[in-house]
Amino acid sequence: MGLEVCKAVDAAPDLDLVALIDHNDTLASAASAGARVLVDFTNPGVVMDNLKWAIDQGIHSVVGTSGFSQERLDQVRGWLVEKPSVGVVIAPNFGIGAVLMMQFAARAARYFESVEIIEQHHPRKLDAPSGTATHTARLIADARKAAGCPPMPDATREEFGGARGADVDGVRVHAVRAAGLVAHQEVLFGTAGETLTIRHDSLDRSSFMPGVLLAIREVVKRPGLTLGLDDLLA
Ligand SMILES: NC(=O)C1=CN([C@@H]2O[C@H](COP(=O)(O)OP(=O)(O)OC[C@H]3O[C@@H](n4cnc5c(N)ncnc54)[C@H](OP(=O)(O)O)[C@@H]3O)[C@@H](O)[C@H]2O)C=CC1
Ligand SMILES: O=C(O)C1=N[C@H](C(=O)O)C[C@H](O)C1
Repeated sequence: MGLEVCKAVDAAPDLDLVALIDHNDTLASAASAGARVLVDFTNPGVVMDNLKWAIDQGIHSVVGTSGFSQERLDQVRGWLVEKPSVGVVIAPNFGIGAVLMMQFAARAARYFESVEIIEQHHPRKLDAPSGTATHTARLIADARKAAGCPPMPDATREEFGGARGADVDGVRVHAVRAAGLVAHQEVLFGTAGETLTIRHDSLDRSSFMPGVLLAIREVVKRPGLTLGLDDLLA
């Protein structure tokens, strides 16, 4: 993703790529190159240190790295209190279709007795379930709670642990990893006599670039924490 973002920024006439940071580089080279925005696609083990450093330097951040729990988001909000002019955009998925898939799923949530999420990714992915699936499950859980939906019907007793997937805020999430896949998600709703499937496929990593470029352009105008692309697309 890092290389794909560098290519996209380099090709954008209104943006300048001033530094590329890999594992062996120090973030200080970004500051000395005059970076205004840091884009982070690394891993959950290092992203918080990167973000804290950028906020302390007064550099805005666009973050795609997964693994942002509520605790982590609250920690970022706390850091931003000290730097009120700095903006941070954290998006579980920069694909415009994926953002719409999540919005549609949240809208459908209250009308169906059952809902499960099946996410599918390339086998080099380090985390499961995906950040997108976790975020979608939370949106669905919030919508069901707001509508007063009862718990989903499910009489299953698992014969093998994990057969019913992970429980994310009461929503079952199934993670598939297979060669040939990029990033895909289905949200399967069911109620009496009907099902609704909402599916999104990222077939190539270029799918994330319009969202990343939008976030880079917008983050400098939006102090504080922006979660997801929804407000940027409104
Ligand atoms: N929000 C979205 O739309 C998307 C989010 N993602 C997320 O982005 C993250 C990265 O995904 P992906 O590119 O596939 O993962 P990769 O593992 O291919 O790339 C991560 C890169 O980060 C580098 N890295 C690790 N630590 C540091 C560090 N301290 N400073 C600088 N670079 C570092 C790694 O270097 P090395 O290999 O040397 O360790 C590696 O090159 C994941 O969390 C993934 O889930 C991915 C796609 C879309
Ligand atoms: O690792 C990936 O590839 C992706 N990660 C993000 C996630 O965890 O949801 C976004 C997209 O699914 C691709």
